[in-house]
Amino acid sequence: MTTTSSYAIEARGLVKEFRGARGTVRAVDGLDLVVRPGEVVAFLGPNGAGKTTTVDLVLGLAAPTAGTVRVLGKEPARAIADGQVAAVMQTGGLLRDITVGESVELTAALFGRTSPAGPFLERAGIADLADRTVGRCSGGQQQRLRFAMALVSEPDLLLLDEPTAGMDVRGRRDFWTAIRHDAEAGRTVVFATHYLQEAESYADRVVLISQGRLVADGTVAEVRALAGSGSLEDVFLDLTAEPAADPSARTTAEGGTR
Ligand SMILES: Nc1ncnc2c1ncn2[C@@H]1O[C@H](COP(=O)(O)OP(=O)(O)OP(=O)(O)O)[C@@H](O)[C@H]1O
Repeated sequence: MTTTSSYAIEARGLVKEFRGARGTVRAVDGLDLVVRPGEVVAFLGPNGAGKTTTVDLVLGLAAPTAGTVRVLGKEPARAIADGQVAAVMQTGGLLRDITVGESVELTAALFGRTSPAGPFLERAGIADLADRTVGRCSGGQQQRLRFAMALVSEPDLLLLDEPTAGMDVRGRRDFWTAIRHDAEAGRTVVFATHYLQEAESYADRVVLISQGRLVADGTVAEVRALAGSGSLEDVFLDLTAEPAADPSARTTAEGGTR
């Protein structure tokens, strides 16, 4: 690690509001979250819980309304510019008219490197697609390409927003094998997912949010225990009972308080 911070992510009192004609939506509502280097953390929550917004704040793609977020001890934008953080998002980030191999080489060039694409495509399980135009790749193949591109800077922290959406069964298995391999080598991985089974199988720790707030945090076993002998799904349904997808639940009049 090239930082003196003991945290990969340190969010304190994080708030993000979106102001619109109908009032203010508080997407992230006072989140305190610390992720230590080497952890593999599943970030769970129902639709509209604030997962993507939190990931955007950690990536410096949005500025917090209140609170702070540090990544590897730095401002998010600094950590990204230094190549220490990479992300696999659900959409975007690809150029449709170049090949899969060129996409990886272009990413390397952005970091001032001339790395061959092969090893990264290999790790993402798409070495055979190197010469295919991105626009002709399936959704799952494009997702694997995003993963390959995220590996180029050999980041200390990898943020994954529903990384296996659209991947087939083998794709998922290969993807998680690659992620676990990297995690064992010390990489920190935070992934948002709706697949609770992926959290149970691959995460060291589960963070559950609902309506922008943290409602459970611990190992899979600890979080499961919150529902007695229940499953992670039982805990999820218990603790996220309110309809988070209803924005009125978190909407106040402009400038108002909850
Ligand atoms: N740019 C925006 N402007 C206004 N509201 C927004 C904006 N981005 C997100 N929101 C709202 O913030 C809340 C949290 O959204 P977010 O996308 O972070 O949830 P999520 O947990 O990632 O959901 P999903 O699982 O459906 O992807 C939602 O109510 C959403 O409608």
